[in-house]
Amino acid sequence: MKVGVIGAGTMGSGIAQTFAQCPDVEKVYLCDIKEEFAERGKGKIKKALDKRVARGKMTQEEVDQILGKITTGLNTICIDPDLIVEASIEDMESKKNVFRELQYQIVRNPKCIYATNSSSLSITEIGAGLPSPCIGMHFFNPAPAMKLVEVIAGINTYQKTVDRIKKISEMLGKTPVQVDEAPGFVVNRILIPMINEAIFVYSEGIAKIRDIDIAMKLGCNHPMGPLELGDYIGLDIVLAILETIYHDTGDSKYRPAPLLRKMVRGNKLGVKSGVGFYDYADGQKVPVDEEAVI
Ligand SMILES: NC(=O)c1ccc[n+]([C@@H]2O[C@H](COP(=O)([O-])OP(=O)(O)OC[C@H]3O[C@@H](n4cnc5c(N)ncnc54)[C@H](O)[C@@H]3O)[C@@H](O)[C@H]2O)c1
Repeated sequence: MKVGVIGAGTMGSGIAQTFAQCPDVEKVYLCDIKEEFAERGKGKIKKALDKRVARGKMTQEEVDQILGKITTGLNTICIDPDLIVEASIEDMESKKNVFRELQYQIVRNPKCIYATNSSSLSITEIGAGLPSPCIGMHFFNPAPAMKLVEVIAGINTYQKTVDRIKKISEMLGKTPVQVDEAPGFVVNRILIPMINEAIFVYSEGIAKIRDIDIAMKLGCNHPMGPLELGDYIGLDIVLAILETIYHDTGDSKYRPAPLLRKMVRGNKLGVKSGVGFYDYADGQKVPVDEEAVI
């Protein structure tokens, strides 16, 4: 099976790694808007796999074989995949354009399945006008480690496509959960408002960053606190998902915290920009409302 992954960022590189590690996958096209972005995505995969070799969990031969399956480049290299997983930015027009352009170049495989890793957008709208309706194949971060795949059917998605994506998810060692299209699907409909609420709690001065995270870790047995998780997901992604849920439902309970908007405008996006609720300078992780201990 050949797979095209569109977007080589946080999710795209993890998804490409997940497919390349699967013995049933022969080739992965990892694509981005610039060749160096795609190469950087493959570089991240190499770094992750090198760590596994260092820990004795993988051999160098296995790593070479996995990396050998991944070809990087612009979206135009992706001409004969059996499956496309789009993992570019969380923007409706951008995603529609990606698929619109891809449909004309994937002439060698008319049976290609069009899937999107969107966190919240309408699958039906993304796929409108494509040769076959789109499906949501929603991986979680980090994709190689997280077991869940939400399989999201738009109103026109064929049942056979749903069944095939569930099978492919199992082939990757994941557990698929079938979901009908709705803003935020299941996980983000529940998780993202919780992160937003934590930002309100912080901005209302109710507790400090570290204490909010400790409270949710120890009080609810969550492995990560909501503010550190927001930083890890990317606060721009958190805001984009909230905007979609808020806009599509019209329900004020989903309104984004003003502080979240302000942080995104100021490029304080979390881990990926080096600062969010925590400061990641010099490999540390210090809440921004505390002084670093030197
Ligand atoms: N970050 C998460 O935790 C998470 C989890 C699940 C799903 N998602 C979803 O996955 C998608 C990607 O998120 P991310 O966190 O990897 O973002 P990211 O910003 O890390 O990466 C996006 C990549 O897409 C590239 N890109 C932009 N336009 C493109 C185009 N037209 N063609 C090809 N590549 C293009 C960018 O250059 C960038 O490298 C989004 O839809 C997001 O909502 C994110």
